Amino acid sequence: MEDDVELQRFLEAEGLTIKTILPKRRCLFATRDFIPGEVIMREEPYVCIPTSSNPLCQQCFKSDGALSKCASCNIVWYCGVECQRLDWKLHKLECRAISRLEKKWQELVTPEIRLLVKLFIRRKLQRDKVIPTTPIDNFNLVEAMIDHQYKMEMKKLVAYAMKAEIVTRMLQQPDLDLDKAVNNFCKVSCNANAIVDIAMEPLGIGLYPVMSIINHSCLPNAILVFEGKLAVLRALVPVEKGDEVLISYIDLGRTTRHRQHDLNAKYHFTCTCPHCCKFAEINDQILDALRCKRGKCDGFFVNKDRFYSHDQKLECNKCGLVKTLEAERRAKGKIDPLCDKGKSEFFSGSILLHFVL
Ligand SMILES: C[S@@+](CC[C@H](N)C(=O)[O-])C[C@H]1O[C@@H](n2cnc3c(N)ncnc32)[C@H](O)[C@@H]1O
Repeated sequence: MEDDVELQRFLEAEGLTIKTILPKRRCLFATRDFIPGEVIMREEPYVCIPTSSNPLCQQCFKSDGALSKCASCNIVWYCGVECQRLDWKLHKLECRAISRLEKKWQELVTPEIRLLVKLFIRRKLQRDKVIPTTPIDNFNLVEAMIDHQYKMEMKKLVAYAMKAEIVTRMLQQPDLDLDKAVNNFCKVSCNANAIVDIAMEPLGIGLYPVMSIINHSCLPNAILVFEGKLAVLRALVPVEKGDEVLISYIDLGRTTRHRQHDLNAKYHFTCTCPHCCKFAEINDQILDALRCKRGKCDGFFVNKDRFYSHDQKLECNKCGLVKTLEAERRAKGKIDPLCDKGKSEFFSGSILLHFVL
């Protein structure tokens, strides 16, 4: 309760507030106007794990310069002694947890398992006051995350139980049982963010408890980007006082049916945004007109150049096929009328067109 008050106070200073509205549960609202591009909020992860195929520093997520591995666990990389020192209180216990596992078990340790191990180590360090807590950096915010455990398929829960067994073996914390660990795997599944670089290449996964309050829309007014492991929430369009701040959880370059499927499978809800209900047909036609369709490719033509020109290039985001916008228009003769129709039918349609064109 006290934590909720502290969090609200923190958010109010940022021009934000939390309201509970069913069926979404917690929602983040703007209490002032934000202009497009403006940073709405920044957040460091409660815990995160690099997952990139190239070694990354576990503390700062940088890959440049010579990285060296922790000599003890041989798993975690650092870019230098300063990052190793900053991570030491947590990694000392993580290192010990990894060494508790027999070699054959160590091969089963996935990034999700490592994330959970770090989560419970951090909880213990904060409870023991070895590391400080703040209104936006405390385990109670993780406790408040939605888990959808009772909607999850049995198959998924069994897999989590097996992973939870590894977590409890590694940590040997008396107050951590299998149920608690399974429940937190469910939370990670509905709330963890993929940390990506500027080219959208995956760098890792992280839990951002405040960003996790933000709900989804297929016509979002904000976007989550990453600067290293720092999550930055920016306005995409004018966000006015009283608006709910909404991001997209999924690939928007898919048809309404596919988006609904993705949202139900992972997040257990049916999206009722205007893009899904009112404008589904026209938006799906626009998406289809920009679909690659070379061979079996189901990629999507996006702007290759930053600025508009007559011979603007479109590049397939999957197979890399390049076409000029003019050639595409002449060949199909159907994007322009659709865009005009979309723009005249709804303002928010132009947000979608902004994404695809
Ligand atoms: C990351 S959480 C967002 C915060 C969540 N509302 C809460 O109270 O913790 C994701 C969950 O929020 C709910 N949610 C998000 N967007 C929604 C939407 N547009 N409609 C209904 N529920 C939504 C779903 O239950 C989803 O699994």
